[in-house]
Amino acid sequence: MSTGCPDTYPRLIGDIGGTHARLAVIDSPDSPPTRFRTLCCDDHASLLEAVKAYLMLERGLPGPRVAAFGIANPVDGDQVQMTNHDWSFSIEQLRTDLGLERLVVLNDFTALALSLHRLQAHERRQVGGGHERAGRPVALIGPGTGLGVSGLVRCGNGYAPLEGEGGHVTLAASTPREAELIAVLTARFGHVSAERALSGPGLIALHDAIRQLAGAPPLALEADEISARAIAASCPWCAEALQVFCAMLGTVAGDLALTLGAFGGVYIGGGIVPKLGDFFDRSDFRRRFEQKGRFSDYLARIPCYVILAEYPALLGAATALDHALAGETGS
Ligand SMILES: Nc1ncnc2c1ncn2[C@@H]1O[C@H](COP(=O)(O)OP(=O)(O)OP(=O)(O)O)[C@@H](O)[C@H]1O
Repeated sequence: MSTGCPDTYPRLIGDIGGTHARLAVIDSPDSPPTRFRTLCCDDHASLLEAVKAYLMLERGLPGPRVAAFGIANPVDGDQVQMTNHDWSFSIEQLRTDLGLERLVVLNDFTALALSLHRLQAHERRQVGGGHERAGRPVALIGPGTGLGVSGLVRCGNGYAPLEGEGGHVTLAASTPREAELIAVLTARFGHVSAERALSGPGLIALHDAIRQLAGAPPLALEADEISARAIAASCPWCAEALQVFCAMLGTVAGDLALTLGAFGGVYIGGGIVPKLGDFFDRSDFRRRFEQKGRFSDYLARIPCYVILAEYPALLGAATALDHALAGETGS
């Protein structure tokens, strides 16, 4: 639910990823977001065209006055270039082209972090043990088209979201088999960031590497086909790819939890893990999360949650807009 000056409505909010652009509108103060739509980025030449298409589809919608978009890239200055898509734009030009009085653009996982304390009990599922401690830092990680990372740290009476690019940290092996797979990825990519394995394209790259090491011919499968075959136990290479994916995510999430001291919990979002269901819960994720030698007991106390809400980053974008407008009016 959003609040604020009535003459800033309707408000447009967006979560712009490398594959999907999710958009919605808040019609008035105190009303929740409505008119949710998910567009495929590849169907549109630019973010401007995608937003125009959304507004066309939502015929009868009064033109939005202000907007906030979380987007999958670092945001630093006026010029935006997506990391895993070819869309690029000037924030000021986009604001003018859409006839907006105000446009806030922030990293998509910074926006998602802003939603975490607004999730309801049924919108998250705990995986493994640990207990949430109020007021302590919160970590966020999410494989999708890329690997988003953020967190929340206490700031005055509230929390500040982190704006980093933690998906691009160097991926480390925890087993000899992972070292073999990372060597294949190194030959292909040079630097193997966590995102090179922990994303939709990363799952495909792991599957390719496993087949290559087995001497099997290449087989082009989409990431969702790999996970479907793994869950159905119908393909050993797909099963290993998804198992390695979950275990490596545990390693990287554990590193993030250690770095932040994330006793407020580690949240897992993005478009992949929430679709894995039981497979994820039964995977090596949590065991690997805690497997940090002398700090295993420390990590065992930190809870991990899979985010189940359908459009959580949109709530975060709405919160960012509230904050930006409140800053302007001094309220
Ligand atoms: N069931 C699934 N199993 C594995 N991968 C999947 C599944 N469903 C979708 N994906 C992959 O997830 C990615 C899309 O995720 P998501 O919807 O989070 O994208 P996005 O928000 O556009 O991306 P990002 O914010 O990471 O740039 C694609 O690479 C897709 O192949």
